[in-house]
Amino acid sequence: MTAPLLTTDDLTVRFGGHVAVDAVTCAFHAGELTAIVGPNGAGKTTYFNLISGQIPASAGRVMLNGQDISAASVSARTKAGIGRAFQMTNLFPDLTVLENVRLVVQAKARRGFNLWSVVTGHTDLMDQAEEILARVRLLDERNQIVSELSHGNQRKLEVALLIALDPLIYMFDEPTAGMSVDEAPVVLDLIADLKAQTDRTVLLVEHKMDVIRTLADRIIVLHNGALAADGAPAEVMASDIVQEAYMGRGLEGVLDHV
Ligand SMILES: Nc1ncnc2c1ncn2[C@@H]1O[C@H](COP(=O)(O)OP(=O)(O)OP(=O)(O)O)[C@@H](O)[C@H]1O
Repeated sequence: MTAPLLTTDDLTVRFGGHVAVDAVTCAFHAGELTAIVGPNGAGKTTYFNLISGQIPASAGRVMLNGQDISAASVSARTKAGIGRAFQMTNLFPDLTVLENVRLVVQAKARRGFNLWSVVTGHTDLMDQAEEILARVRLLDERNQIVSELSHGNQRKLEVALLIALDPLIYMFDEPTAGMSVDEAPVVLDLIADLKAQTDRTVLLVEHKMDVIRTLADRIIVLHNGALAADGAPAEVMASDIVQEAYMGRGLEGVLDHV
């Protein structure tokens, strides 16, 4: 098997006496979508925060492409290839949809990453931004001010910005939360496209069973901050440890059947 893109080695964080993420060792490979599941308070978001650098680890390491990034800032990790879905707080709410995407496209191009080796000027950046908006079906909204977008369109914009960033690791935290049944499939199709890029990996914190069934190649289960199970979806759903961890309810008992 090829070397993993991302690994966490004994990754741990304590808040006072509470161990929120407990020695999680896990490797994530290219071309794979891993769903991270577990009951409320299991440590999923905190695990994401440790990977993206929002909070420092108490112990353990985060390795990206063989490099130890444990001490790197959020922005250094982003530059290195960790792409966490933008939250509304990361956007420019008073700018248009197109301007927001163009800013990320521009930042990426200026950094000299491998994405667009020849960037000849402003028109190219606009074309790239419009192409991304077409992919997420936001082209008609390109001149809307971001703060005025519907919730579903804001979530699509978050995906657009991540596509513009073109990271090695795509991290999504409940990407269809609050979306209508009409809007969610657009985002799910986009995520399926992203995982088809065989040199990237996708991590998805998710509660919805149907989303996990549609997208996941692998499931890891966190329970009280520790890794309780890791494997193919069918295997994890049926595993004794998961059945026991959820007191006989099984994984399906703690996830949403949406
Ligand atoms: N900054 C913090 N300070 C203290 N405790 C925290 C902090 N962040 C998280 N926790 C605690 O760590 C545990 C894990 O929380 P986390 O939000 O990661 O769980 P989760 O699995 O993402 O839950 P949910 O599904 O509800 O989002 C919880 O007990 C939470 O209260």
